[in-house]
Amino acid sequence: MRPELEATLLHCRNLPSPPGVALQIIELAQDPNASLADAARVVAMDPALSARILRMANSPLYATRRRATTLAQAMSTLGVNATLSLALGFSLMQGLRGRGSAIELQEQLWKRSVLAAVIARLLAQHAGTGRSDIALLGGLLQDIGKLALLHALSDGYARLHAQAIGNDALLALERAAYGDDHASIGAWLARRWNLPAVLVEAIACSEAPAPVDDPLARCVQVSGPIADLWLAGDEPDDHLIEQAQTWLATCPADPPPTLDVLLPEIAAALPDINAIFDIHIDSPTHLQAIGEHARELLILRNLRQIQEMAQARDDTLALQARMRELTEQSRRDPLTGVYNRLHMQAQLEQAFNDAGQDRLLSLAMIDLDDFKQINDRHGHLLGDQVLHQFAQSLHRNLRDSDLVARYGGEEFLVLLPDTDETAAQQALERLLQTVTRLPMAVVDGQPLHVSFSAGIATHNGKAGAFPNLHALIEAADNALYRAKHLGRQRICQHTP
Ligand SMILES: Nc1nc2c(ncn2[C@@H]2O[C@H](COP(=O)(O)OP(=O)(O)OP(=O)(O)O)[C@@H](O)[C@H]2O)c(=O)[nH]1
Repeated sequence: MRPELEATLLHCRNLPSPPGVALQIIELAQDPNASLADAARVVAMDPALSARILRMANSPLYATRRRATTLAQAMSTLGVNATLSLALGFSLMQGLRGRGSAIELQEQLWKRSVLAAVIARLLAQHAGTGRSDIALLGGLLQDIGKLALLHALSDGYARLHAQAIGNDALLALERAAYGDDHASIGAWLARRWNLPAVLVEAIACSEAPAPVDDPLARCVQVSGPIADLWLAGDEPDDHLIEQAQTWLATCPADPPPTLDVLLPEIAAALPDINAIFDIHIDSPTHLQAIGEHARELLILRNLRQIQEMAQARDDTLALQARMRELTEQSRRDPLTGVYNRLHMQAQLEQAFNDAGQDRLLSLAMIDLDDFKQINDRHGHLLGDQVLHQFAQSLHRNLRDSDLVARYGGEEFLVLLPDTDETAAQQALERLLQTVTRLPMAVVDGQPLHVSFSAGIATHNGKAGAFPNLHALIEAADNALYRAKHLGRQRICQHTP
């Protein structure tokens, strides 16, 4: 905390220190061996406090079949922890209530605190934390930072509070003006008052932007937005409802209660709370309508989320498809549509390594015959068309497991895995027959035919293994050269 603010708070005469009774209660609350008798001795010192404890014990919030008529009976109904929590809450808040200026704001803050206390307690009960009284106290004290600021800075803080539209805006304004928000100022005060660590923690986390781990602190954290919704009256805006709903969904209960369950529970607890805390908090008259509206908003939000998720999934699928398309495109030769040399190189390396010393792998180097003449006679564009047709007919007339790639100008490579010399020869002969029969273009109404020459080299075949991929390619190339030399339109095998 900023030193100037700390000094202001420390020297503020208005800021009450806990009354003697509260101090003793704090001490008892830290003592694991504190007994009911110890608590009774302290509470009895303050008659007003005793009366409240009695009222609390007899309220439907705690009531048992036996009506408590004495403080001792009341305290045994409540138990040590609840008595200490309530007593502490009452005496601390009493000390902060109704002093100085800005009484209206004080009443407003007091109402929110009491409401949040009831809500935090209800949430802790839903969650089955077993510490609902501490939750009540946490709810009640979560805004002591605001009360402290109001006492220390009076109208200055009242103005800042009036300026803020909504809780988030208030926190931002506080941080800008004092360097800290009311949650951390409240926690600082609670620490100075030596309150139990669990309370200091709940106050410190009460405005944390994300749900905190500790279930009890989370009940306190959730209580604020729900109290704000309640205090907004009959026509809360959707933002307040959605905010309350979102926080409520983080309540540590399994499953968390929904607003249409929780709101009537708050309404049921209010008459007693009003009496016990000496306050008047109204119930919105159209409670059921707010609950129903909240449910509708929840359904709408769920639908929106489903739509958004479906959209996100579609976007991801489209993106993945586009990436696959682009990857495939980068592997293809744009003119002929068969694989390009770069991709073939990678595939060849992989196939050569996979074949090792025992698996067969044949490689055919194919070159169009007299292709220069086609270009020269009919032009490059027609040459391109022929290349495309030729490549596609290679691709169509080979097995799916064979791989065709354009290796250079009018030169193609075919990879034939698990194929020996004879099978490769037969495949290429068949291919040659088919391709020569197929017209590759039509020129002046006449079909244009082409032929090719090919050289085959087989790894792990009759001639044994090749030392490396380069040697295998070179062997196929040499065989092709021989096929050209022997007159073209033929297939030659590599001879060692
Ligand atoms: N239209 C077109 N022609 C190409 C392309 N790439 C290479 N060529 C041509 O292919 C021809 C290859 O000519 P050569 O190497 O003399 O071979 P050839 O005429 O097929 O003769 P042989 O291979 O000996 O049968 C050249 O005219 C190149 O310009 C291309 O992408 N499109």
